Amino acid sequence: MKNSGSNENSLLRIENASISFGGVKAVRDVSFEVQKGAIQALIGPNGAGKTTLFNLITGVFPLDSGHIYFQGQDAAKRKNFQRVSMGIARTFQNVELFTGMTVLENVMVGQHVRTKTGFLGAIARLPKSRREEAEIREKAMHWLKFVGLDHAADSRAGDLAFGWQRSVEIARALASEPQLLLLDEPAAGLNANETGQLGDLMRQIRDLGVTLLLVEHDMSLTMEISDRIVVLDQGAKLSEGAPREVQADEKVIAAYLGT
Ligand SMILES: Nc1ncnc2c1ncn2[C@@H]1O[C@H](COP(=O)(O)OP(=O)(O)OP(=O)(O)O)[C@@H](O)[C@H]1O
Repeated sequence: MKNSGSNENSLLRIENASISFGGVKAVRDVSFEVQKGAIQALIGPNGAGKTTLFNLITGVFPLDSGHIYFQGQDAAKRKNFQRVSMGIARTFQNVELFTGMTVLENVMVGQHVRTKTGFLGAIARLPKSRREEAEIREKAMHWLKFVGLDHAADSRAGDLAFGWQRSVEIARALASEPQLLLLDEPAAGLNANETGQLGDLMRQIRDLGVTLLLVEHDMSLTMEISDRIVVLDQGAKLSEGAPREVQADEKVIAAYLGT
């Protein structure tokens, strides 16, 4: 069998991924792996292609060329909701909640996203059997408790402070029972205290057996929490390694200082 350099501990494998928007090569020929059980970060200056890579992994955009394997399966052939069923969940840079729904309802939606009809049914609030509804509600409460927000279950999501809205988004992603959780700038807009709590929460999520890939600009959090870091610059992979290796890489220092 062809060995492309991965091992059985590999959860996600990106091979030579590329996508252009008009004339802009947003992601060019990027390859890396995420190992099961890791907390891995994707960093790089503004416009480096980090969110675009998340959008390729989750199926928001199709690849121009390259491959994305999740647990050895060709994920790039699947639609975005099918990738959720495979075990890939995400949060968004700008927090995308249903602001008019309650906190609990937002998390309940997370359990329906494994199927397209379930997701649409949840949004349209189609009736379910009482037992099924009760189970979904109970599980959603479990995840709210996990992120420390069970007391806010009945609040309107849009009324919560921004940091708490992020936690609701994380609870919703966890409710889809992912194996890989992609967090897009989870510390953005959080104060130092909230960022510390976020770090603890990420470790607790990892301890559940969920692998984490995060895009983050907060370097002290990233360096402290990550097992491995991939650095992008202008769409291409610039460096990869343990936090200390990446921090000492002159190419990385030059990209961040703009020299
Ligand atoms: N839907 C799109 N249409 C056109 N251009 C896009 C689109 N999405 C991203 N781009 C371009 O691709 C490049 C990479 O953008 P991307 O948002 O992935 O960078 P990033 O590393 O996430 O940046 P930041 O740290 O500022 O969020 C940028 O030049 C951006 O303008």
